[in-house]
Amino acid sequence: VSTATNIAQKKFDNCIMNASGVWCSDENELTELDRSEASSFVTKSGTLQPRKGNPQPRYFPTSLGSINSMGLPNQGLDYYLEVVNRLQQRKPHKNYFVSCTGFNVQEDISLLKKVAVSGFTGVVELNLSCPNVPGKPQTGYDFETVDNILKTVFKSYKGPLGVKLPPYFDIVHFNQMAQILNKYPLAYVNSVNSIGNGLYIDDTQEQVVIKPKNGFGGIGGDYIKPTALANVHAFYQRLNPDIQIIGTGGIKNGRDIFEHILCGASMVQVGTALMKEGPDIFARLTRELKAIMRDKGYEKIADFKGKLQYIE
Ligand SMILES: C=Cc1c(C(=O)O)[nH]c(=O)[nH]c1=O
Repeated sequence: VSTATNIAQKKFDNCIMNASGVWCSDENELTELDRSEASSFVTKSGTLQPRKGNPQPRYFPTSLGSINSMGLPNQGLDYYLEVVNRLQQRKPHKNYFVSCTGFNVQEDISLLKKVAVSGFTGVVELNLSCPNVPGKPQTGYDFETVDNILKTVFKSYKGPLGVKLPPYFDIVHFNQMAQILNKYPLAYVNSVNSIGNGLYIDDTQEQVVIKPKNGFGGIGGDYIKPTALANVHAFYQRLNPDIQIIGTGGIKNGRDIFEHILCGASMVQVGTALMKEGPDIFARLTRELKAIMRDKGYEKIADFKGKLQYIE
């Protein structure tokens, strides 16, 4: 059986990789991902200037997932482009993703210009869904701004580009977002980022567990799988077929991956579970997915991708 896939006409020998923000903040972590069974990696979202991010503690793992309010700490886009372009030279047939995010459309354009000038030949992920920068609303919930950003971006950037979206919770919002996204030559849509502004409490200390924003932060893990699957399938149903779906959210075993692909994902990304288990998780997830495919008689992911059945 093969878990190979393709995104933006590029081949990946495995449909499993990391989610931006997890195990991808510096060269060390990116090199560990590069050596793992993951078929690719995506960097932490790079900004125009490096950022320290929010005060710690800003990440907390729970039995069912995680809460984070990192505040977009990153080495700056230039750093990630340098590292990835160097790794790319060592492995010319591998395809990598670089994530970036600006605080307004002009910054997004500047970031993409940096990507183009750097000679990066991989896939760009424009993050429209960071929930943890105090005072900044999630771009992905401002439909007019999303439309304006994509209109402006696709005037100047000609390489393969996908967007990382926040979770939506309303059918009309799926319709409205799909109508906007279908206007642009996107390589893919990546659903979902963390569910923004949740609250996790330590009841023994009667206290929140992260310092920023009085303990409010993005939720990941088991808590968000139903929302992630719904967003993957909603966009799979609505987007034109050359816009692929990357499924992110609640993946910790082969069954979770199988479900994301059944909903229409062409690639899946792992966040919280990778944070807990480390890059060895990719070998386990690949083994588990292959075992499920073998049991069900599927040879390749195209055999079951998007084939979720409804009850008539
Ligand atoms: C890029 C910022 C993000 C962050 C962060 O750096 O706080 N956390 C998330 O869960 N998702 C993000 O997109």
